[in-house]
Amino acid sequence: MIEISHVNKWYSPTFQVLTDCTTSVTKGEVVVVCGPSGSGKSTLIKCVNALEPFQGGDISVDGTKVNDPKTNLPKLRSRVGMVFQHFELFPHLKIIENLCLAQQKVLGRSHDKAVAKGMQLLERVGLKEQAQKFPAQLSGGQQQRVAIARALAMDPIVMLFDEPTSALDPEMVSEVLDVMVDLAREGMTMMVVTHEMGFARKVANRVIFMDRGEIVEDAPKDDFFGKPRSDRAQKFLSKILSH
Ligand SMILES: Nc1ncnc2c1ncn2[C@@H]1O[C@H](COP(=O)(O)OP(=O)(O)OP(=O)(O)O)[C@@H](O)[C@H]1O
Repeated sequence: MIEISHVNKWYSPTFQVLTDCTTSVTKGEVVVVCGPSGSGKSTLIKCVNALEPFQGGDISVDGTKVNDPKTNLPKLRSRVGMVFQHFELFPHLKIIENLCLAQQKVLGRSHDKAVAKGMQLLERVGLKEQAQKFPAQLSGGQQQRVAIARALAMDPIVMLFDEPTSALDPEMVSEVLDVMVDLAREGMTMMVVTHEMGFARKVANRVIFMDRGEIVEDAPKDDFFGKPRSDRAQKFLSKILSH
């Protein structure tokens, strides 16, 4: 579903942020990407839907090459759901309007169909009663669940998550992770940048560990947690699990 092949990226001529990154995510797979701050995790995931350009290598999603100038990027992005750390909801739109906008503008759905789909998804994430409110009237955890529902409203073939719980107060983390766990168990293809190792243990198929722009480990979950092969991954894991 996602093929990342020998990707190299520089933010400036002297700063290479990604070095020869190669991995893939098959249909229905849940891959967790972890690693120290600044290791390039967000950059890598943003390259997948071309939010960041890269200078070497190839990425394709469901057979469509992301870095081909002929690729229709809006169309590709409409199939790749992305959830960010800071929700990125439109503050001046009601929750249901946040869910309908792209459905109508990008997919051409009628208002009624978009609202029906939006309400169905709000119900799924436990927020049906909040449909007529504005984002600022919701807690961080609720806003993030809306952001997930908004991405799902586009019927994505894959979902990318960039540290979806790291801006949340601790008591709100589990309500967002629960939605993500359900999604994973329903078979959604997911690439998730997170430090939530409980989530990784529960639903990941594989764990990728990045350090200094390189993919240092790419292992089935049980191998990763059972016997990390590199000192760097071992050190990271010990640190994160001790928190
Ligand atoms: N637009 C940018 N221009 C220049 N440097 C950038 C840009 N975005 C990120 N960087 C740098 O690239 C490196 C990797 O950043 P990135 O956000 O991908 O790392 P990360 O592993 O996701 O980190 P974190 O866990 O802290 O979010 C960092 O050193 C960061 O400061």
